[in-house]
Amino acid sequence: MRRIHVMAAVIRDAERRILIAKRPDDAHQGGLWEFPGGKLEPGESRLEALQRELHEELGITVQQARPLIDLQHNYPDKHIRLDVWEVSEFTGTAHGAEGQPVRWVTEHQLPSYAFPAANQPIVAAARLPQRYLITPDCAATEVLQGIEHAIDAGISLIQLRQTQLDIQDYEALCEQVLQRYGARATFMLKGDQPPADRRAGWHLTSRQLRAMCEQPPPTRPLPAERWLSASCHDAEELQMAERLGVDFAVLSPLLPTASHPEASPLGWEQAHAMLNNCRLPVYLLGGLTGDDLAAAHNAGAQGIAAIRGLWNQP
Ligand SMILES: Nc1nc2c([nH]c(=O)n2[C@@H]2O[C@H](COP(=O)(O)OP(=O)(O)OP(=O)(O)O)[C@@H](O)[C@H]2O)c(=O)[nH]1
Ligand SMILES: [Mg+2]
Repeated sequence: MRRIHVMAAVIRDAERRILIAKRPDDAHQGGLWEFPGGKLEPGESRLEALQRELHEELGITVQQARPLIDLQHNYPDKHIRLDVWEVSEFTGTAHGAEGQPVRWVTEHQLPSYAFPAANQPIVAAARLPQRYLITPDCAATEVLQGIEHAIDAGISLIQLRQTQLDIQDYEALCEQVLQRYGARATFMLKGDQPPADRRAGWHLTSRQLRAMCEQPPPTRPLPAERWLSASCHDAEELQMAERLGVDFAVLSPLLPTASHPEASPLGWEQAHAMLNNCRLPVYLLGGLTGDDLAAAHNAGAQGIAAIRGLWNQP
């Protein structure tokens, strides 16, 4: 089968809207929307190919770009590697230079457009932030203060962990947090059941993930419009997460951490190899801080998840 390496871009404007283009009706996956881009040519670097394609297709010059998600997909007629970068700065006015319709859409509108089958994780990656805060075990007032501080500092995805609370106290705290901050951030909650509040997403432990994948076929336990994520510790669990249809995963522990001193860390190289074979946005967790974001992106991750590394940061 033909194998091709495609560079594509999630391009953002100053209001964080994303540019999508419509593929010509007679092209492969014709009539569907796409992230602009095209095939890497022999001798080109990934960034060079991206710059050339976006210049040809949209008439823009890329100033700043970084890897967002890199995945492989088998269509019946070809095998593609979709190597998607986020473009945060460019010059020129983006337009359909090859006559294709283009549109700036919000993250919120993105899921309502029809994309090729390979694009589902890219749409999730485009909607997710690069930092994922997990709350530490501390008193409720401290949790609330810390969340407010984090949101003010630009954090928009938060997992309420609180292993010190029993289920009643945990649910009461979740309710309080959603009431206060539900409009300003996305909250991922834990538990045996999907969170009752439909604004919240559900984060599965690796044990829950394994149990849900035991009886085939695994079925996604939450509707598509709510976020579903899972904790993974190895390649097998990442594969299970894909099969279950989660939106994103957290892979840990990357480095040694105080919260799990007994676990043996994956290290950057092994994590990178695992992400090469994964079709999900994945946050790396374990001993990381905001300073590790570039390394995480280069390893193929969505970004970093952290408790201490993102809590009470200036
Ligand atoms: N650019 C782009 N291609 C995608 C996306 N999703 C997806 O499955 N593809 C597939 O990846 C391949 C990209 O090729 P392309 O048609 O953009 O390549 P190109 O710009 O070099 O075009 P050309 O071959 O006409 O010169 C196609 O098979 C297309 O169906 C996407 O979001 N953006
Ligand atoms: Mg193209």
